[in-house]
Amino acid sequence: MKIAVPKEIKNHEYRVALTPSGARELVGRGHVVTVQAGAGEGAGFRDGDYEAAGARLEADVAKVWSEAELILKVKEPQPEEVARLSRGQTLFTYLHLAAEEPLTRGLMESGATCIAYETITAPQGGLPLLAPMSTVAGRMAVQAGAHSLEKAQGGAGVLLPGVPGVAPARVTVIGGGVVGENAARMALGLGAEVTVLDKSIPRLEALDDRYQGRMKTVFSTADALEEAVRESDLIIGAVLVPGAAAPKLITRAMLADMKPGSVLVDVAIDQGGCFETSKPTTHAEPTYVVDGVVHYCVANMPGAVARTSTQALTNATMPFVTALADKGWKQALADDSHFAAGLNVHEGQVTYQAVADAFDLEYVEAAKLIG
Ligand SMILES: NC(=O)C1=CN([C@@H]2O[C@H](COP(=O)(O)OP(=O)(O)OC[C@H]3O[C@@H](n4cnc5c(N)ncnc54)[C@H](O)[C@@H]3O)[C@@H](O)[C@H]2O)C=CC1
Ligand SMILES: CC(=O)C(=O)O
Ligand SMILES: [Mg+2]
Repeated sequence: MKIAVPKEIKNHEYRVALTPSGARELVGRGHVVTVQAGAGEGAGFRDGDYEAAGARLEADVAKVWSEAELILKVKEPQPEEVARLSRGQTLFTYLHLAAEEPLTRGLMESGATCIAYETITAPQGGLPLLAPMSTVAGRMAVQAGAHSLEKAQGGAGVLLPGVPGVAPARVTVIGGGVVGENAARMALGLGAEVTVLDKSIPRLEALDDRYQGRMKTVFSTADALEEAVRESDLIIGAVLVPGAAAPKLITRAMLADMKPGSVLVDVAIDQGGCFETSKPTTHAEPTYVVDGVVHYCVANMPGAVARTSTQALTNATMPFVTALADKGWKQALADDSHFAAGLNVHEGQVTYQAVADAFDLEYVEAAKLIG
């Protein structure tokens, strides 16, 4: 199969969808791998590393896209990338469609087969291709929050661990999944006072068991959210309803109850965000202030630690990439219902229920197309 790896073009996105060792494996299986010149640079992989692995290098981005059967990316395609896609091609990347109607419609119009990393499931539960980046983003959320609490960033001037004689900051994490647990763990490590809110009792039980009471676990209700808003110095939004737009859990009116200079980090921004006042930001300009509250809403947080993130992401994606390349999308998905859960759009049809619901589009079951 002809496989292409374009250079990512989103703001400050330095990850790449395939490492040289991944390229070596695909080439070894008889596939033709074309890497856009410079695609791996931001993650510390040189063009020569890909060449040594047997990949072809191509400087012309138009050719990278047009000659491919399978396109491997990291971030959801940007408008100029959507325009390059065509019928018969398979795109494998993060899509987060429920957060973006124009992208959904653009992919439908392209006619391409679009498989999202973030909706693929696993037999043991969870989202195996979202988890590695959620781990990174959860860990980064505390760094971002701590930095945003500094005065120069518009924050209240609070140090997360406090100092002897001065109480530590209060950190609330909403959503105790992969992002939430990793954020809570980092905040604990820095000495903050940590509370995790979730609607899943099993998740709260797991956290309580694992951290032995060192973080508070609270069932997420309107009351609990109001208390979090009043008491917290830093709130991290980490909820997910798979494939769907995030619920808005903190409204603009609630910001009035927050301490001036407190911070909201909305990691769930890639699914539209879980705070009403969230809007996507970039690593170039990560924060803005609404009603005295600092908002950090970067939708590609792991891109900033591209070396770590690329390795973690490709460790998880490679078995799926190999199946797509060896068997073609239809057979690969037919052989694995968890992989089939990744199919979001095929030849103009939306095959993921939550995406169809978000934009009132017709839903077609993936199983019908796979046969
Ligand atoms: N901004 C970025 O760069 C990145 C963002 N993400 C995003 O972070 C979000 C969280 O991802 P994961 O932790 O992997 O998901 P997860 O599925 O592991 O955890 C989500 C948790 O939210 C809980 N939840 C759902 N609705 C809730 C509600 N109304 N109140 C309280 N808890 C609720 C669920 O019970 C679950 O425990 C996703 O939107 C994901 O795409 C992930 C990686 C990078
Ligand atoms: C999950 C995602 O969208 C990211 O890592 O950028
Ligand atoms: Mg994202």
